[in-house]
Amino acid sequence: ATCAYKLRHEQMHPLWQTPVEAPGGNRQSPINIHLRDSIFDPTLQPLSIRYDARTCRQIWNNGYSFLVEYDDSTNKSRICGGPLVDHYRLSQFHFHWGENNLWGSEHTVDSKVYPAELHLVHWNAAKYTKFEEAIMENNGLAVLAVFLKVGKRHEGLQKLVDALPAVRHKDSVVEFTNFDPTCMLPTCPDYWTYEGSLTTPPLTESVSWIIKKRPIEVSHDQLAVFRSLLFTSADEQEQKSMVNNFRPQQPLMNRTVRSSFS
Ligand SMILES: CCOC(=O)CCc1ccc(S(N)(=O)=O)cc1
Ligand SMILES: [Zn+2]
Repeated sequence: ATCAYKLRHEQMHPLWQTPVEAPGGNRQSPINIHLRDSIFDPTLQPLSIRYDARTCRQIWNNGYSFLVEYDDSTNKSRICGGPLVDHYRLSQFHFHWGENNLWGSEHTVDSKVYPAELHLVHWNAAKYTKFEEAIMENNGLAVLAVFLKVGKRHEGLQKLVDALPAVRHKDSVVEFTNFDPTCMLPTCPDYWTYEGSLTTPPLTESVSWIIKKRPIEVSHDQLAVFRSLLFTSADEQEQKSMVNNFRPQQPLMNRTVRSSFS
C-alpha cells in the first residue's frame, strides 16, 4: 500500500505539481477520513434525495473530468436533510479516477483509497439564485460523494459509459437525457459529513461534503472507458489521457468529521 501511495503522488496531475493557492486555506478538500477521530452525531437527519431523470440535459468534457449536467431552474432534482439546513439543487455530477485500480479517489477512509469517486454537485437554492453565485458562499454547495470499487458491472452506469467516446476530447459536448443518478447511490444510508472546499479551481470554501460510507461496484472495463477520455482538445498536438484527476489531500486543520451512524 505504501508503494502505491508513493507512486500515486509521483503520478500527480500537472495541475497539482505546483502548489495552487487556496482562498482562506483552513477548510480545504479532499481529506483523509480518520475513523477514530470521526464523531457520531445523533442529531444528523436522514438525507432526502429526489432526482428527476427528465432534468438531465448533456454530458461534456471540461478538461478536468466529464460532467453530466442537469436543468437546475426548478427544485425537481434536489437534496435536503442530512447536515443541510436548506434545499440544494442538483447542478451536475462528475468523477475522479486514477490511471489504474490502485488509486483515483479524492477522499480516503483510514487512508484506504478507492479507484474512483463520484461527486453529485448541488447548490443552495434557498439562499442563492444561481450556481456561480453559490460557489463563492460558505454554505453555497453540497457535494454528495460516492466511492467506486472494481467488481461486478454496474448496469445503470453503462448508458453513461456508452456516451463517453462522444466526449473524448476537452470541450466536446453531447446531448444526454433521461438519466436518473439515483441508480449510482448505495442503498445504505450511512454517511460522513464535514465542511470543506471545491477540489478544483476556484477551490472556494463553500462545500458541505456528504460522503457515503458504502462504495458502489463498477466493472474493470467500465472504469477503463473513463481512462480513454483525454485532457486535451482535438486540435492539440499531444493527446493526454484523462487519468489521476484527483487533488492531493489537504490538512484537516480545526475540523471534525461527523458520522450519521454509530
Ligand atoms: C467558476 C466556475 O467554477 C466551477 O464551475 C467549479 C465547479 C466545481 C464543482 C465541484 C467540484 S468538486 N470536485 O469539489 O466536487 C469542483 C469544481
Ligand atoms: Zn469532484
